[in-house]
Amino acid sequence: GPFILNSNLVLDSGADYLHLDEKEGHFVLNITLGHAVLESFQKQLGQDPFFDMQRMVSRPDQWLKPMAVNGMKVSLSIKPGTIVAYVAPWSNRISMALATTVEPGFRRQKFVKDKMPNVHWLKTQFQSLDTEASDGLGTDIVRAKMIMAGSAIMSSEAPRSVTNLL
Ligand SMILES: O=C(CO)[C@H](O)[C@H](O)COP(=O)(O)O
Repeated sequence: GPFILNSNLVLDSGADYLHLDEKEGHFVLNITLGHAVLESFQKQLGQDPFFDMQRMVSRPDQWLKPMAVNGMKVSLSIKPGTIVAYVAPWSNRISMALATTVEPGFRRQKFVKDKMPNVHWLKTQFQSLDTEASDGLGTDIVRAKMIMAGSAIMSSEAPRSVTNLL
């Protein structure tokens, strides 16, 4: 699905879901938007397509309760420097695992291809989990079940075709 901050055209590009980055300037240097904005988007747009919110924040635990109240599912995301096996103890408490293919923080980074084995590992170890790959993707074909791509879709002249290809 396309990264939502890219454009208000994402809903027309054939996305299965909308990805939203939360950054509070501490865990990563950048700042975007937070929980309240997510809730207001949800009120406006309803459940379909669903939101996939990636919290790049220092205390993600403080959002677990509000998320549960709103019926959201919890997932885990690992960045390139983290050993992918750290996800294992959590695997029966999460619904999706995301392996990022750039260091979290900024847009338009180059896709780090050698991090794709993380996605493969998650997918083969935990077959009941959804796996997501994200960040810096061109139209490289990746084998995750969910693919988050921002600039690759929205800076294309044909966002719908790129979305279909991914
Ligand atoms: O927060 C990010 C990386 O942590 C990026 O903003 C997000 O992943 C979108 O990147 P791109 O537009 O290059 O696909």
